[in-house]
Amino acid sequence: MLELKKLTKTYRTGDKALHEVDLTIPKGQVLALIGPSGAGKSTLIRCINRLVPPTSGSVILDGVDVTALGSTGLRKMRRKMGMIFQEYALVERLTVMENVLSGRLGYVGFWRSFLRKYPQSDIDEAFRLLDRVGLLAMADKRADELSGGQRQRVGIARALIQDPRLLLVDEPTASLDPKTSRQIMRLICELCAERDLAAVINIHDVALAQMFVERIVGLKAGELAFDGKPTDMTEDVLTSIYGEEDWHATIRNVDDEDADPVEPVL
Ligand SMILES: Nc1ncnc2c1ncn2[C@@H]1O[C@H](COP(=O)(O)OP(=O)(O)OP(=O)(O)O)[C@@H](O)[C@H]1O
Repeated sequence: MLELKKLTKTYRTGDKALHEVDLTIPKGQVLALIGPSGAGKSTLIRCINRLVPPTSGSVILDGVDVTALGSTGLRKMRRKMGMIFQEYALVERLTVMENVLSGRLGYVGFWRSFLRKYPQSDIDEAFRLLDRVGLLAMADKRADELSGGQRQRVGIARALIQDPRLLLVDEPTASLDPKTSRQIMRLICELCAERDLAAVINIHDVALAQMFVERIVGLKAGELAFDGKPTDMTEDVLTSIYGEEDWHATIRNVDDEDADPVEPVL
């Protein structure tokens, strides 16, 4: 379980990005974080793993206060928080397999990681994960030979090989076409369900969030503005978060048919 207690971040520039955010995310829950540009979504995700140090408040993962950890404790804790990025953050000249295995760097010792000598159990797991995300046939391809959707699948496998307790996902579909975006969101949500893994997904596409997640949290100017089910996301709620607009076409009609079935894009 992840708990945020009065999480606050004011940057040195004086920008108040988060103000006393309280949020509890049970094990296995996938949550989408929405809100206008500058609302504090990326800051919130980065405060959880302390890529951005919070100004005050606390982050508690499975009973451990992440905000109170020293550098060794933080390094260990970060292994338990897999991160998936908008721009994939792959090493372009390395193969798909090497990129996936790099998710184990926090576990193997310095020399092993320097020489990229991973235990056989890690290699076996990487093959299993590549199979699961539909990229087994591409294990030896270089990352720079892949499409955006394929890159994100590598990013997902790299996060999962960490054996995380929590996934932090920052705009996973921002660079993808609508169909690939659905496939990636569906894949992330299916994998979380299979592993009883909680996830916080920062996403601009409200309809996509409604389609796949069980809970949506809206941030506005660093504060919680909405916390509810996808079906509670009405035009009025969107107006309260983003301001006046015609939101009719933006939100998903809950009676719509579900999205197309996914086939891995190879
Ligand atoms: N490194 C930084 N230094 C100073 N201010 C920052 C920094 N990063 C973010 N901010 C400010 O903090 C606020 C929240 O930014 P953040 O990037 O968290 O918002 P966001 O909701 O993720 O926006 P977007 O959807 O555009 O990515 C903004 O006012 C932003 O200008």
